[in-house]
Amino acid sequence: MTKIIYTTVDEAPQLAAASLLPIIKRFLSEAGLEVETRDISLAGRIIAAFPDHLTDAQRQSDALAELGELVKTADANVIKLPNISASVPQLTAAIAELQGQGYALPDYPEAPQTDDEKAVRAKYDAIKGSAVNPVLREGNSDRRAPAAVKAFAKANPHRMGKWVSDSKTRVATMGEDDFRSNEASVTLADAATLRIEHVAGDTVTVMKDGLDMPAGTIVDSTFMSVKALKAFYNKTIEDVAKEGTLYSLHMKATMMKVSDPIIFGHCVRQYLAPVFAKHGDLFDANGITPNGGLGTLLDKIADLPNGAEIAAEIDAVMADRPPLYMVNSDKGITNLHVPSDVIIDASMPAVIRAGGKGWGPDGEEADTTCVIPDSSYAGVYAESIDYFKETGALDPATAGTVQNVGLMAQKAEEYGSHPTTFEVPAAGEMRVMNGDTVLMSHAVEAGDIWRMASTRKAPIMNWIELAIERQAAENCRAIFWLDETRAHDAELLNYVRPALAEKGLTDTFEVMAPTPATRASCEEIREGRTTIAITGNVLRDYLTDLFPILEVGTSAKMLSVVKLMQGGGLFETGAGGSAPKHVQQLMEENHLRWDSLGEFCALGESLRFAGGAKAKVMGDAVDTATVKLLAEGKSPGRKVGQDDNRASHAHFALYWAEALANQTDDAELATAFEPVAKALADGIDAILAEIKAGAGQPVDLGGYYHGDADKTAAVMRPSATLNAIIG
Ligand SMILES: NC(=O)C1=CN([C@@H]2O[C@H](COP(=O)(O)OP(=O)(O)OC[C@H]3O[C@@H](n4cnc5c(N)ncnc54)[C@H](OP(=O)(O)O)[C@@H]3O)[C@@H](O)[C@H]2O)C=CC1
Ligand SMILES: O=C(O)CCC(=O)C(=O)O
Ligand SMILES: [Mg+2]
Repeated sequence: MTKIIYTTVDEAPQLAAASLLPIIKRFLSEAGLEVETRDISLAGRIIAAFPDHLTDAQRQSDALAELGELVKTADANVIKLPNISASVPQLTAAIAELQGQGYALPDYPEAPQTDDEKAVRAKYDAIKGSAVNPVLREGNSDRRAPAAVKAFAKANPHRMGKWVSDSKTRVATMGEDDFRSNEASVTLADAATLRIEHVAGDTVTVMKDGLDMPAGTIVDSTFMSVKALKAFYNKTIEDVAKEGTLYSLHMKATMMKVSDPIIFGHCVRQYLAPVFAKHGDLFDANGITPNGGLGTLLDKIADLPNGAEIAAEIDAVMADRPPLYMVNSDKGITNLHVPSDVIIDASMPAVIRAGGKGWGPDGEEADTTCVIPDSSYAGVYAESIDYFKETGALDPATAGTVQNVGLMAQKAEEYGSHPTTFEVPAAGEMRVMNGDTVLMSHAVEAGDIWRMASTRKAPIMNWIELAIERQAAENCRAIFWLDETRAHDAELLNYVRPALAEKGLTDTFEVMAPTPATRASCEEIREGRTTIAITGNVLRDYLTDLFPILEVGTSAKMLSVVKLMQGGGLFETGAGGSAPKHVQQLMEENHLRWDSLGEFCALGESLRFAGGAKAKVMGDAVDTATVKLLAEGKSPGRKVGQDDNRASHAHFALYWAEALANQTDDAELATAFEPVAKALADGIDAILAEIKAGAGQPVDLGGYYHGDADKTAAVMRPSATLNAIIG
């Protein structure tokens, strides 16, 4: 029987855990099962990186490194909650909060000069962005809506915006001089140690060396032309002004932590082009960059002697530009304020679910032009939008479902590329070398964004097998979303086709480029059918928000299993993130609308995976409880005054205890849970009243990134009745 590890994370899922985990621990103790926590929160990772700056009492071990080893063993049984992938503004805010709590951490060096500063910066950069998931994901991804969730969504369809055929909403993408169009790809026949070089005239600079690749690895390299990017932004700004839509930029600055903040920064720069033309040198001299977003830019400008004047010029330019899609129009937070505020996997589905609408500066809904610079995957959103314009919104009461099998293990594809991504220092050539042989090379200009990505053979073969297994289980249409005209995909297909042929399954699977696959999948679910999208890593991420958000309203209710390649299990909770908006609501009015359904799904799976008869009984009872929770409508409501996350946990505890008391597979457990079930049933009204007593009041958690455990427990466990039963 394996021990279950429950991760300590950030924001809403961590607040939910403060309420749910004590219940889980209490219940599992009856079955002799252990649950341990490991802190992979942003604050925890910062603390672990700087032991020398901290007191003994403050120090924390590097739990991420420990888990990174654990997931390479058959013993791993990890329940992984979503964590913050920090943009620079979030990272600096977390550091400041910890410093305020007495942690003598170094500041984040914006422009490191000394060796010391460079070392500090390197440590912080390793914490930044998506630094957790790629380490833990030693397996491929199986994400789908559980049958009970689908059935519930059909019976209780969520609200969908209306799509009209003359909607002006569209996707704008480069289509040339971008990552998609410049891609080169090779499959290594033998193991190799690769080197990345920049060549300018006679000068060869080694950008990265010692990149060990096993035989069979697919290696890609590509770049985005900064000149083309700027021209593209200028054109979109002009077009959007004519179209009368909102301007919205959709990036993944968290997961693509090197390339996408730069691409984001160029958008801020072009949007404010007259300001940068006038003050660019001053900004450079003061280390002011737009890559952390307009918010940070404005803060830094405020510190300049002529700050007020420049701020007024920025306002004037913005008034002259097409209106921006807003993150929070009440607070004046625009799309360009913080690179991690608008994250494409969640933001594009939200626009599509709303019938192609975003929020404008006036607080009103409007059509929006969705700017997605690189064209590799933009077609998925463009095609979805076209499809819904033609056919009207999807009806969640009758829609089928698109499941996903995603290639993800061992930092596959673009999502593993940040250590090998560079902003090109000078015009010349970027090349990938294998000894003296040039594997791939690109002519580049200064500022171009060049990257290398790799995908190992073992994960690819494992992914194909997982696809075969899932298709056999569902017996439905299954499509490999691969584009034979794209360099990387063509190499992947050299693995996929023979593997399918060898098993006589060539006709069981289809291969389609992402754009037609999007249409085919939309048509399938429109007819109420199930289909499986077998995709690379980026589309795994995008599609497991897109389809769930359209079909069941949210990706929070997804079953999200990572079958680790060495035999262990990683159970992710849902397919979404850490919902910062939910924390804000809790702090302002003591209502947490986070839905822990993803945690319930993961817990059931993890328990069955743990092995042993008792664990199976516990896990099956979790599923029974989850189905009942949905059927009884006990999921959290969005508004203060409704039952919230804590109330849903109380119901979950009640139904879990009932399921355990009523099952007949394990008499001992039934006996143990009978009084618990009775106490919860008798106490539920009091429990709900105790939880609701604090509704509407602001609460103090003692911190945002590094809250106080006691204060958080007081907020998240307000029911004395429930606490007495849980112990
Ligand atoms: N696996 C991981 O570790 C992941 C981490 N992230 C990280 O999370 C942060 C926020 O990312 P963002 O793109 O804003 O996406 P989120 O998924 O956190 O939020 C988008 C919206 O989805 C809804 N939502 C998400 N989860 C739930 C839930 N359990 N219950 C109810 N509603 C939910 C909320 O909608 P509403 O406001 O309408 O209630 C929320 O505002 C970033 O730091 C990002 O990097 C993101 C994805 C995965
Ligand atoms: O790791 C991250 O930053 C986000 C991951 C994500 O969005 C996903 O797995 O769906
Ligand atoms: Mg995602």
